Order: sequence, then C-alpha cells, then structure tokens
Amino acid sequence: MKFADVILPLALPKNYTYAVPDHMLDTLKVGSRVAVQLGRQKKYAGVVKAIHELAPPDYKTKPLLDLLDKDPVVYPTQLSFWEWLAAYYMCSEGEVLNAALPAHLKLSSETVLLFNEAYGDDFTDLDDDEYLIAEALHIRKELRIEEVQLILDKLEVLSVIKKLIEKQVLLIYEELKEVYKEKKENYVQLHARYEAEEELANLFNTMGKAPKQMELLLAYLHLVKTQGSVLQSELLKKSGASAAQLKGLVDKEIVWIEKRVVDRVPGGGKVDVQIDFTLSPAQDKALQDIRSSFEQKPVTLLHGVTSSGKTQLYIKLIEEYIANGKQVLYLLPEIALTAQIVRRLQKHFGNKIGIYHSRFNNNERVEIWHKVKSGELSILLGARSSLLLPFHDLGLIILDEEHDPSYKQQDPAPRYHARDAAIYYAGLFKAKVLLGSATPSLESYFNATQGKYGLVELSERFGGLEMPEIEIVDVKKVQAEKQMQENFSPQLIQAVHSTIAQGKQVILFQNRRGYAPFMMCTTCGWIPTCKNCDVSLTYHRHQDQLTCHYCGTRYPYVHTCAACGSQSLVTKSFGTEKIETDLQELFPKARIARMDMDAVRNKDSHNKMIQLLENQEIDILVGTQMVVKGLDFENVSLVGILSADNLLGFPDFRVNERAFQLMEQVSGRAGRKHGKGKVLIQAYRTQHPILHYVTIHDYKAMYAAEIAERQNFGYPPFFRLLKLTLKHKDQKVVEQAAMVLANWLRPHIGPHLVGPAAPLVGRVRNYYLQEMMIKLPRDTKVIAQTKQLLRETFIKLLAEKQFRSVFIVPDVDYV
Ligand SMILES: Nc1ncnc2c1ncn2[C@@H]1O[C@H](COP(=O)(O)OP(=O)(O)OP(=O)(O)O)[C@@H](O)[C@H]1O
Ligand SMILES: [Zn+2]
Repeated sequence: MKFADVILPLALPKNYTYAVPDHMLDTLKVGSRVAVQLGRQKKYAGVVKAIHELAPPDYKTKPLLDLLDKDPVVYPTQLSFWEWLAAYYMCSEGEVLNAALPAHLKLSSETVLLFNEAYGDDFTDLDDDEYLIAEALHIRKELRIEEVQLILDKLEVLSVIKKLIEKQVLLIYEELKEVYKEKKENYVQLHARYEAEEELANLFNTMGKAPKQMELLLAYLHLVKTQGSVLQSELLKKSGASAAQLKGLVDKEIVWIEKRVVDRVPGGGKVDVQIDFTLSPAQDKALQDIRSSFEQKPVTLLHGVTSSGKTQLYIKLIEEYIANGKQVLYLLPEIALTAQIVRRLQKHFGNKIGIYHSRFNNNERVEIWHKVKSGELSILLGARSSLLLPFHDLGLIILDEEHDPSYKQQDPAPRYHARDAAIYYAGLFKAKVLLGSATPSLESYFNATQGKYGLVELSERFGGLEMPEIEIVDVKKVQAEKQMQENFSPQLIQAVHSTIAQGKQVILFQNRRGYAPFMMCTTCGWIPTCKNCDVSLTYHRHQDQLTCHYCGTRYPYVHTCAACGSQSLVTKSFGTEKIETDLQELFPKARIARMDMDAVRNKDSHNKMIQLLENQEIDILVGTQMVVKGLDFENVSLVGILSADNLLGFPDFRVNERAFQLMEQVSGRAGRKHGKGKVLIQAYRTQHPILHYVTIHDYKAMYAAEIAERQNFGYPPFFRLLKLTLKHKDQKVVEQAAMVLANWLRPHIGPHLVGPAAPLVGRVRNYYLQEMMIKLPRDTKVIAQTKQLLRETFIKLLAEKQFRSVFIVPDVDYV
C-alpha cells in the first residue's frame, strides 16, 4: 500500500496523508496536484509532498480522488524551500503553497448553496439569521459562503448553514473547478489546395466580383510573408474588411479559422544578447572581485555608491551565467520595478527576460510560472514573490537595493524576508547571491565585515562624476527671521529658481509617514478618526474626502466638530499634495508633478510620470519614498529634502539607519550625468550626527556609530527579533490572552520577552491588538527551541475556551 502526504492550501498545523489508489500508482509524482477530500464536504487541490509506505498511526486514510497534472507543478527543490519557509517563519506549508501558486493553479472548491424549492416560502419557523439567508436564497437561488458572510456580517456562518441544511431549506452543491484558461486567438489560414501557384492564380481570376474578398486575400498573403502567421484581428484591420466578408471566404472554403493558444507575456524566443558598453576600470575591478569572492563564499555584498553603475555590473554577470545555461533571478523592491529598469535590461537581453510582480493578473502569472519551470525564461526580473517561482537551474540571485524594508512580507503569511529566503533558496541550487546597495542594511554589512559574506566596494561614480554637494538649511533660524514661505526656505526657493533657469530638473522629497494631512477643530482640538481603527483620518483634497490609511474606509468631509459642535474645522497639511499646491504658487511657470501612492494608483501612471521626467517634460517632481528607488535621470541636478526632522523623529531602533538610507538614496538622484549635483536638506536639528554623515557621504561612519548602539541595546544583528501580535474583537479578551501567554512564556524566555502592550495604533479593522517582542540570541539551536516552545504554547492557549477565537500572528525577524 502506498501513501501520499499532501500540502493543502490552508493554515493547517500539519500535512495530511492519503491512500494512493491502484490506478495512480504509476502516474503519481511528487510535486503534482491532486484532488482530495477534507472533512465530510470539502474538496481541495493540494500538492503531493512525499510518496511512501507508512500508514499514519492515528487516523484512517481516505483515497486521493484525482490526479490533476501529468507533470508536477513544482520540483522537489521548491518543496524543500517551502518546508524551510514554513518552519523558519512559523506558518504552515499550506500557507506557503497558497502564496506560491498562482490562483489559477489552485483549484477552488467553492461551496455553492442552492435553495430547496420543495421547502416553499413559509419561513415562519426560522430564526433571524436563518431567515435572512433563506430569503436571499429564495430570490437568488444560489449563494456562496462569502456571500452568506456578507449578508450576516460575520465570519462564522457554518452553524447557520448547518441548521438550514437540517431544516431542508438549502442543499449543498460541491464543485471543483479549474479556472485557468489559456488565452486563445483566431488565426486565419489558406486552404491547402491554394498553396499551388496555379490554383491561387485561378482563384484571383474568379474573384473580380468581390473586391473586398480580393483585398482580404492580398492582405493575407502579405501578412503570411512578413509575419509567418495571420491573426484574424490584424487581417481585418489591414484589409479594412468586415468579419462578415471574411466569413464569406470561410463559407467558400477558401480560408479557414483556427483557434490557437497565444502567449500572454512576451518571453522565450531567440534574441541575441547584446552588450554594447565597456566597464570602467573601477567597475571592472569590482566585477573581478565579485567573481573571486564567489569562489570562496556563496553570498557577496556589493556596496557601490549611488550612480556607480551597479546595474551595469549586474548585466555583465547575468550575461556570464546565462551563457553557462543557468537561470538568473533579479530581485527588486516592488516599487523600484519600473519600466525604466525593464527597458534597460530588455535592451541587452531581449525576450530572454521575464517580469513578475503583484500587479500581474493571474493568467500572466500562470504563463510565467510554466516558462520558468521549463527553463524557457532564463532571466526573471521580479519583486519578492518571484522567489516562489519553480526555477530548476538557478545559478545566480541578484538582490538590488538590498536594504529596502519592503523586502519583508507583512501580511498574510508566510512573513518572509526576501533577502534571507533568497540566501536559503540559492543554497538549495548551490547558486550564488549578490546583494547590492549604496546604503546596505546594518545586518548585511555586519555579515560582510564578519566574513560571513564577501564584500566588494565600488566607491566612485561612473564617468568621473563627484558625489553631490550637500547643504543643510537651518529652519529654526530661517523661521526666527520670518523667512519661511510655507514649507520653503529662501535658500531652497533660490536653488529651485536657478536650476530651472538652467534648464535642469528638481526632485523634492517629502516623507509620507507622520506627515499626512488631517482635519482638526480649532476650538477644542478634536480630530476625526476612523470608526474601525484608532487612527486619525487623512484628508485628500482631490477627492475632498477623508480616508483611513489602515483599512481604506472613506468618509465625507466634516463641517461640524463631533466633540464641541463648532464649525471651526481646518485642514492641517504638510503632505506632498500641499507642497505641490504651494509650488504652483511659488513657481507659476514651472511644470510640476507629484509622485506618491495616491497619484500613481496604477502602474501606468507611475511609468508615465517617469517617462515625462526622462523626456524633460517635468521641471519639478515632488514625491515620497517612491522617488528614491533606483531611478536614473540624467538631467536632475537639484534634490531638496523638505524636512529631515520628520525622518529622524521616529520611535524605532532602526530610525537612524533608515533616515541615512533615505537621504543618501534621494541625494543620489542628483548629478548623475552632467556635472556635480546639489542637495538641500531643511532641518531643525541641524547638529544631528546622521545629517553629518549624509553631508560627507560616509556610510562607514554611520555604520560604526549605529552598530555600537545596536550592540549596547541588544538589537539586530546581535539579536533576532520575533514579534507576536494577538488580535480579538473584544479588548478584554485580547488583553487577558496576551497576559496569560506572556506568563507562560516568561519562565522560559525571561528578560528576553518584552511586553505585552497595545501598539501605537491599538485597534485595526475592529480588532484590538496586543504585541510582545521576543529577542533571540544568534544561536540556531536556541532559536529553533524557542519557536517550538511558542508553537506548543499557542496550541495550549487556543485550547482555552475563552481564547479560542484569538488570532496569534508570529512575525519572525520583523522589520
Ligand atoms: N560602464 C558603463 N558604460 C556606460 N554607461 C554606464 C556605465 N556604468 C554606468 N553607466 C551609466 O551611469 C548611470 C548610473 O548607473 P547605474 O544606474 O547602474 O548606477 P547604480 O549604481 O545602480 O545607481 P543607484 O544605486 O543610484 O541606483 C546609468 O545611466 C548607467 O547607464
Ligand atoms: Zn480604519
């Protein structure tokens, strides 16, 4: 008897074992999807993790229902990776599978509820909830579980559904359906008999009376010759004929129409790699250093100042790896994945390169999935989640802007750090990892100085350009002299003027966090807050609305104070929108644009804005973090940071590191091609040491100061941090649960447990939160033991009746 362990796309504490029916014995493979039953009703598609002969000791196995793939959807390497992710980041393999597989490869067993017509329409003996569902079903005939949840406005609806089944009001209809559809398009083909010249000539002679059909044929012949195959849509466009006229040709059996699967995403194909640049001596040395570092160590950190040409080095390396038949994964933070970098790489690698990120739709994802698996794509440029693609011969992972905090997944599980996960994943392939940044994370630089990673430094800008000159503007002084105009010092205004006058461009940076515009009552100080979350609402002038940035709820503009009833509400605004408005007044002739999350909701507007800047159709760009990420504009010569204090005043142990990284990166956008750039930083605390390090572009001095602090206070990289968040709708319940959990843990973890306490925003989406932090020494054994202790303690806590519905969210290595 054979058994299969199956990973189901759920947060189950373990995988289940199923019996392999005889007819699958020869065809079933590890990594294939199978349909299985879980519980009495539910069917799921899971992935086979192992095939063996050990019956589970504690339950009787059900048989596998169906084999869904001839070829496995993943290789064993991915299964090992998933196992590690689940163990390290404390989630289930099912949750990893859920994140990895494109939705269309996850068969969904959606429970469909049907109305039982035999029941009639007398609902008198149903209770309130039952009545609501029965009535909705009576009208709509079928409902899904999610719709029931919406109607009843709660998550736990199965008991109501169960009662309705017992009372024979509804019936259950289970369907398993495959939702991925390949994209098909119509191609037009000439009948074989006209392949012969003679027949074709005869045909033309007889067509005199149908000029449109003649044009269709001529257009067809032209397209076949130039493109090889003829798309119906293109043919109609080229000939100017209608679909009916084309049908005429089909009816006469001159052409026929065939539906063919088409590729949704460009990729594959043969395009020769083109490298049309040569490295500078400094770059060439760095490349050689990377190569020899890789001979000793699998991971190397490339610390190269802004505009040193790190991207060009990556291009050279990629060329080497793919020439050896290896696959290369090039990771970037989501927001840095712009058309600019895509174009830069496509120029050299044509369609050997695929792109993958969260804004792709499911059909596109499935196609990339298959092409990575088959090896048809040798280079993949993607965001964090492309680590979960089924590579089979990975040789190199490049992780650019490695310091970027958005490499850490927040919600949902697996809450992995792409940098650390990449290093593990590469290990499974014996592949190399290159981390690149102008401002490395303290963790990576620490690892490099300790010899755990190789370290390569590239400390000059390409083309002999100097680092930009930094000037700090003392806002306190300017304000005392009453010289500030809104958020602008005279120095900054002057610099913007002269930059524009020289035909150069300006980038102004304003941090979003803590600077969002809000409304306030000037009589009593009341601030409108979100109904579901403990946060003040952000005012959006363009929509004239208030929005909660935690849950997304929108509210109309408030005219009357809810606390004192006065009408004296004003908007307090220091956000990018306000700066844009002020700029328009200060520089009425300048072309001004704003780049932040609200202005670039879709990827196209983001790309358009970058294009406008590249084409010099924008004089001043105002933006948040978004303008910082790896953009390369040749004509920007001035960068302004409107408030450094805003970056430095954050209650977080990483605040100084982050502030340095942001300021150094945004400064790095200035003076990348022609002449030295200039940076103006407005600040109250002009003596802050971080400002000094930015002024002299001294990463190493910043590192030395900060790493000493980290050691003193026991923070990463000397300790690892694990954050536990507990959530519940009832504040008392969550507070008690957190207390109980902490009391159970403290005897084992002692002083390394901090909390519990409510976080800064104590309620989100109607859930009250409690947090605690656990500091783990850098000892693999202790870490594994502590995680095991946590898992056991969670189970114990959730076994207590009053805590059963508490959510526990572990976040390992939280950033
Ligand atoms: N060897 C080279 N030949 C031609 N152009 C180069 C070369 N090296 C760099 N450049 C150009 O110099 C500019 C800066 O290079 P690149 O964008 O690769 O820098 P970077 O180190 O990635 O910078 P950042 O960290 O600021 O994003 C680009 O326009 C790039 O095309
Ligand atoms: Zn909210």
